[in-house]
Amino acid sequence: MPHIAIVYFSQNGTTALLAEAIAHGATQAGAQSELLRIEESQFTGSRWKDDTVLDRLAQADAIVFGAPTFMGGVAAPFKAFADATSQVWFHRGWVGKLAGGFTISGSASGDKLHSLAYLSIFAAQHGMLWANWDAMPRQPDGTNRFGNFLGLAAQNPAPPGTPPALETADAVSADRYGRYLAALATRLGTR
Ligand SMILES: Cc1cc2nc3c(=O)[nH]c(=O)nc-3n(C[C@H](O)[C@H](O)[C@H](O)COP(=O)(O)O)c2cc1C
Repeated sequence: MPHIAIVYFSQNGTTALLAEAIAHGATQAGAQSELLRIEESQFTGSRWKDDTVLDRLAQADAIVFGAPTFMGGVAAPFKAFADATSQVWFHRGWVGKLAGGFTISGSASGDKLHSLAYLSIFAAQHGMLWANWDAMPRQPDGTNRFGNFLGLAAQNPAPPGTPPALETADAVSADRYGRYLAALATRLGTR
């Protein structure tokens, strides 16, 4: 059974809902899923550090990266986490692990492709195997409704202050993305 770790930042909760839906799909497809949220308590000033999270990621067969799109890129706390993995990079700790990524934005575009592109480059720097998504767009259930093949992209059109919620199509997409990653991880085999 592959171990899929989902490491993500969420300020207002919608990225967290995507992470949970991905984990649900992956678990349903036979993976062991683990959610690792980037939290304020893991920061000293602007620096992120949590060796427990890095230990968990070292154990994973696949890592899924998630962050909301803020100002046209991944939210700063996720970038702080990414920067803090430079020692893992130096020792090539994640080479060969499967990688995927997801983001959400307020606008339909929201420039979130830039966030997915960053997440794939981050995985490339680590020598990971980036999972492009094979889901066809415009499916009846709304799967991959924005037609992003680099990863999972969702939209939260709700105004600030609204309780976190996912559009049904995005919840379905996230579940299916989790199932897809679990199938790929199973095909690649456990470490
Ligand atoms: C500081 C900030 C910057 C944002 N920048 C963008 C943006 O560039 N494009 C966009 O479409 N939405 C933008 N948004 C909207 C968020 O991406 C959206 O509300 C998202 O659902 C937040 O995720 P979260 O609930 O996990 O925190 C921004 C929101 C905040 C708070």
